[in-house]
Amino acid sequence: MPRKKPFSTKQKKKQLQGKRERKRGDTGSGPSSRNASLERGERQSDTSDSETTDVRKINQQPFAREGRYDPNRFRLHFEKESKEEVEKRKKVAREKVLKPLSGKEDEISIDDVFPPEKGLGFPRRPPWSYEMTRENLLKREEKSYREHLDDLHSRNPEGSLSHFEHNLETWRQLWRVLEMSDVILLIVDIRHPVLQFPPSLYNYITGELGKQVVLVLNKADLCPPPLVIAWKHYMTSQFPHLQIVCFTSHPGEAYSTVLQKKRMRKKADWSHAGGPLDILKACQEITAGKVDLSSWEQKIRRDAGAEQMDGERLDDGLETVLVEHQTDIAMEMNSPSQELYKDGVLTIGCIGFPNVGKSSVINSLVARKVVSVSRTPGHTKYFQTYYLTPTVKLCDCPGLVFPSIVDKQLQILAGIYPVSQLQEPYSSVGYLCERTPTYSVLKLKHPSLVDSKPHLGIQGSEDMNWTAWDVCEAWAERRGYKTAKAARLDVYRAANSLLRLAIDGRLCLCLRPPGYSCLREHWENHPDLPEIIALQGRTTTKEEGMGERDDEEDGESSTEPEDERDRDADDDEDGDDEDEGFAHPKPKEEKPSGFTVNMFNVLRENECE
Ligand SMILES: Nc1nc2c(ncn2[C@@H]2O[C@H](COP(=O)(O)OP(=O)(O)OP(=O)(O)O)[C@@H](O)[C@H]2O)c(=O)[nH]1
Repeated sequence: MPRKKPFSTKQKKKQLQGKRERKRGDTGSGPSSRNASLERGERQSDTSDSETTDVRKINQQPFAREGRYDPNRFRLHFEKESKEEVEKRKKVAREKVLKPLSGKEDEISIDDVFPPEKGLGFPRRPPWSYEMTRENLLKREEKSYREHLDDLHSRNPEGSLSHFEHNLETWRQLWRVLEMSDVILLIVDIRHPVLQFPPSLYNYITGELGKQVVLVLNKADLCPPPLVIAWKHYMTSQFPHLQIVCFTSHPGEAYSTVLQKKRMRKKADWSHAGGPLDILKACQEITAGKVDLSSWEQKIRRDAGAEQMDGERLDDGLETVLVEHQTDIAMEMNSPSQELYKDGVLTIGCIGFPNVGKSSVINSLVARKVVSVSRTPGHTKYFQTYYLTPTVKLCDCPGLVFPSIVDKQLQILAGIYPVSQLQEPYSSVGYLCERTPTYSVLKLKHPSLVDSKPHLGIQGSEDMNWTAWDVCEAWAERRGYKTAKAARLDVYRAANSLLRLAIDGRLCLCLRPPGYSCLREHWENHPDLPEIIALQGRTTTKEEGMGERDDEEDGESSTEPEDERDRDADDDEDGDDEDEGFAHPKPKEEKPSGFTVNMFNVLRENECE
């Protein structure tokens, strides 16, 4: 009998996976079957991958049970980085001495991210007609997608583009949402809005589709009010016809310290601030009386009233929300020029990059949790619609990263990449440390002092030469992160932890519009400041209404069953629940003012020692 060939674990895994698929009947025969559509999803994205470049598929989920949607169909696909590239960055992180950069270096324009001459579009749905078969349409879409990628790569040399979505299935979701929506809410994170506002998308929606865009500057609670105003003005100057709304899904919430995992929650009180009311106003202006939005206005007033009655929610609020989970059927062909406000209903599509807070905006509009929210980017797997009121429908879309030219380190800090799946987190830590006073905020002791002068506290550490690696080591030491086997400092875990602090807004990295530093005083005395401060919910004193913990938040509260949730370790790793009371970052070279010192009301100086 011939000897058995050696079989690697990887091969064995693949074999078992194939067996399981065959057992489930995923043979790909018959395009109309549910299984066929799952297989189609995998095969199509694989086709597009292999034809273009090497793609890393992120957020592998356990396979779907029979008859359920495939959770991997819409997961993030980013271009793989070469081993050499990763090793090179690791080397730099170990050797390069970090230099604090001035605030001017954080200024960035939309043309820096999406240079017009680079032809950074996004994949479009090719023309189609009802005479085409489904198969023909899908083939045509794949071909057009490949052509788009070829064109993109021919204009931009290898390695010059940042991470962007390579999963055609997710682009299809965007096409569908754009087609069925009357008004588009393009949601961005106010800490770096230009990273997430592709002009090509805006031009396509307003030009080719003839629809209106409302730009939602979300997470306003994480940004100093003058900067919120400056960004709003910058975006208006670039896109004069754009409706812009500042928003926060967590008004009045704050971390009492950098390391506190759960936010101290004050009841969201929309009665004084903008938020949902501003989005309603923008939609009223756009629809100009063509849809009856009075039910939405009533709902907002009712919700605000309920909040004021100490959080008692009125039951009729629950009845107004009808959840309509989309299936594959809904992804079938639908007229792109569908009449606006069909059947007297306004359909609002929520689109944006991963992790910008699309699902949270929907929850805020509904005034209760209807969509699952997670710190892990790419959490929304397929688009879903909700009736906010009988005449207003909301549509949530999975997050999409558009092609751009920006540091990958910055992209990671903007939360597009699941931190726990990073091959090399250190360079992003370096990027962060050069722009925020991380070591002083976290009271880190330089690793060289740990051995040579163990008796010393953190004194002198700030004046030392730090590399990104040193920062991670010092944080691992501070937090007691050790590897399981050799009990060495777990630098990788420390790097992940630091990145999460930044993404969550506990270490504050906010980019600035061009010219911000020169006009700083103007923004700090702007008449709109009280409005933004009210939106953030910071008008009340800290004691007032504080003290209730948002226990659901970090536990990924969800409307989905447990087994369908994102299992990425990002959410629960570290056990950071304990409150160590580190100081919140004070941006360097900032002139002390009411907005820059202790700007999130989380700095408790007396806890820093
Ligand atoms: N501080 C703050 N955090 C927010 C806000 N909105 C959302 N978040 C947090 O940002 C993270 C991502 O929020 P999601 O609503 O899941 O974002 P998403 O855009 O739907 O993400 P994907 O599913 O990846 O597309 C979660 O940890 C939210 O708690 C906000 O206004 N302020």
